[in-house]
Amino acid sequence: MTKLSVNINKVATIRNARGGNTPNLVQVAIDIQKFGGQGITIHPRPDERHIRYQDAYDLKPIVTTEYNIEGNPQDAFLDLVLQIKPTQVTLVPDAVDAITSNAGWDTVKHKDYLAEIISECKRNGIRTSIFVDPTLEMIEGAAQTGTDRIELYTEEFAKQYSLGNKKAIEPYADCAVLANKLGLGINAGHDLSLENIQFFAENIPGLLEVSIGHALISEALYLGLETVVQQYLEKLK
Ligand SMILES: CC(=O)[C@@H](O)[C@H](O)COP(=O)(O)O
Ligand SMILES: NCC(=O)COP(=O)(O)O
Repeated sequence: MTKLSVNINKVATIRNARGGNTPNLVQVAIDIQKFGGQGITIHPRPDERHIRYQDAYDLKPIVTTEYNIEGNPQDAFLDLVLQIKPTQVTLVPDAVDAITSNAGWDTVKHKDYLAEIISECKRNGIRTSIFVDPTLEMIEGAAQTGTDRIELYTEEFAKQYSLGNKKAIEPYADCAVLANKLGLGINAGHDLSLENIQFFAENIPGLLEVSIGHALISEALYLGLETVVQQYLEKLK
């Protein structure tokens, strides 16, 4: 079975818009787990535009499922991860000014750099995953770094699937077959949604975990809208 880790960056985006504590990120994480979520993912970025470094500490004692922290392993991020010791760290090569993650690692070019960080995280008992584009060369390279898992970067799949191009799954399926052969665990994420998740999961052998945030929170808003509008009308009667 594939585990669902809910990325709560977008909850922090809404909270930060008013400077207060609504919605309460910690309570949301508690409730997501209560509702069956099998993991919590956060992706603190250097400008703290959504998740703040302090959030990562506040979440630590309440995440009783799997705690996945994603980010570019610059010094401040790595210090944070080594102090918190989440279940998993996912290394993502984001530029500081990136709107969102937009590429996987070049695991061949950065093999030594990644290997060093991965071995330090593993020494500290943290499972490692590296964000990769779906090419066989990058999967081969990932295996050389010593990482426990890869996270397949699924934006292109999601885009093509929404256009009706189901063949876009093929490079992901081929990479999964290779990753399984090389002993790498397989995670996936970026723009996965209620529309595309079942097809993706059914076609990726050995898919261990998906992390989903942007679509899931948007869908939750939409699916909850009718209930909340009705509740306001009830109070205004
Ligand atoms: C690695 C990945 O695909 C997600 O973590 C994504 O980067 C979410 O980050 P934002 O919420 O900042 O877009
Ligand atoms: N690792 C991907 C993730 O955590 C969520 O990405 P998205 O669903 O917000 O695109």
